[in-house]
Amino acid sequence: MALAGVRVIELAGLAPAPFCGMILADFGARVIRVDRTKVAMTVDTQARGKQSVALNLKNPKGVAVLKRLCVHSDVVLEPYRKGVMEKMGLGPEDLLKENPRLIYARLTGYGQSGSYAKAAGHDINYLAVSGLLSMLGRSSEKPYAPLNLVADFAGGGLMCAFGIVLALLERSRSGQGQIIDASMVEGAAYVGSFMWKSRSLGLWNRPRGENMLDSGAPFYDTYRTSDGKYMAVGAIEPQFYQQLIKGLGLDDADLPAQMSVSDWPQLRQTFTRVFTSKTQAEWSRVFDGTDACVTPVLSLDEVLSHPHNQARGSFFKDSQGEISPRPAPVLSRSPAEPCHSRDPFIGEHTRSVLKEYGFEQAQIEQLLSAGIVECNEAKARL
Ligand SMILES: C[C@H](CCC[C@@H](C)[C@H]1CC[C@H]2[C@@H]3[C@H](O)C[C@@H]4C[C@H](O)CC[C@]4(C)[C@H]3C[C@H](O)[C@]12C)C(=O)SCCNC(=O)CCNC(=O)[C@H](O)C(C)(C)COP(=O)(O)OP(=O)(O)OC[C@H]1O[C@@H](n2cnc3c(N)ncnc32)[C@H](O)[C@@H]1OP(=O)(O)O
Repeated sequence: MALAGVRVIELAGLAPAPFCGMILADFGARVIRVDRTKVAMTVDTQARGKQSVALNLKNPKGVAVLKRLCVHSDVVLEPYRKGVMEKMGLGPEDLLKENPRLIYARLTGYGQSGSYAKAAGHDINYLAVSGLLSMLGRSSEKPYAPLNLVADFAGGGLMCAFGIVLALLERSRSGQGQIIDASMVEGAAYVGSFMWKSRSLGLWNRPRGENMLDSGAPFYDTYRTSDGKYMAVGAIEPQFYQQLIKGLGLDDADLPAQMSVSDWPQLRQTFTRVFTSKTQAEWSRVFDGTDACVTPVLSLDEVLSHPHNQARGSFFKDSQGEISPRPAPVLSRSPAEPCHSRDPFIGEHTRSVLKEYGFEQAQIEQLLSAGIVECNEAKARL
């Protein structure tokens, strides 16, 4: 796999950093998640392929253990508020001094500087400050955050993983590590570069929800079918739009022009009425195999059995029967091989990891009995 041999220490976080760690693990990195002690259950649902060490970082001996793990690793990924790592004596200066090749990735909402740097926040706040939230939502409605996808995952976890891979590539030339300041505000904004750079095309001149790509246009929207499901329509180009009209059984001569914005409400009404005349499966049979750009809106439970996804193996079931997306993109020679086993319990790998990182058996026992580390191997065997 592309990242085989790369060792990552991931400090346990909420959602974006775990996703970043999972991407790295999917593509072959060895990812060790550092959990807190005295915690019964992890909230990390993005733990595929990781190992877990439970370590008390409030104790200087715990800090020393983490330093030692970082000396023998390639990447440390930290998801805390600005200043938390420095307060624990684990700031970039401390760790890079001991391992100048270390890539020190800091994944935060607002970045390491600026007036919001120390503030708490979540996806919706970062999306708001990126400018993008102002553009998301239906006409005459308030801005609407599309799950926590844009800032936490696209602009956060994924962008940070990209930064780590870039830093690893650069290190192969320079031999040096570096610090990555991954701000979810900036990551989200960057993912949204199209919004800024396509304004000159007039794509976003109208109020929120009234533009071509934000559900303003009837040919770029979803429609309810007779069985209460939905179809997605993305027939932008005239030649594809013509196929939409044909599939719907409409006559172009009876309809207003596609790009006549003032007629969009009327056109939407027509499409809405027609779509309710058939089930989703019936509409799929009409449009599959055409270029009308019309597809069923599948639920998370339906994706696995859709013929297209099935043919590509786009989703898979792990050993627990849980369905999830196959890592993307697909590399021809060194594709990702996602782990199919269950996620680790907190502290499941404490002993084995410490041993591998050069701790003597007696040292490990001392750390365990002092409560600086915890091991939950027994639970893992149940
Ligand atoms: C919208 C998303 C978030 C979605 C997450 C939800 C899915 C989950 C959120 C809450 C979960 C529920 C909850 O936990 C209760 C139940 C628990 C149960 O087990 C399961 C069910 C639950 C209902 C559970 C269900 C779900 O999991 C939840 C609903 C996001 O937007 S995520 C993005 C968040 N933002 C960032 O990541 C940006 C960077 N980080 C920050 O800004 C801050 O970390 C943040 C997120 C604001 C949190 O601030 P906080 O004050 O809590 O922490 P920090 O200031 O960062 O400091 C960390 C402190 O922890 C100490 N520490 C760290 N590691 C260790 C260690 N190994 N040992 C000891 N101590 C450690 C560190 O020293 C800091 O201590 P101090 O405060 O003393 O400095």
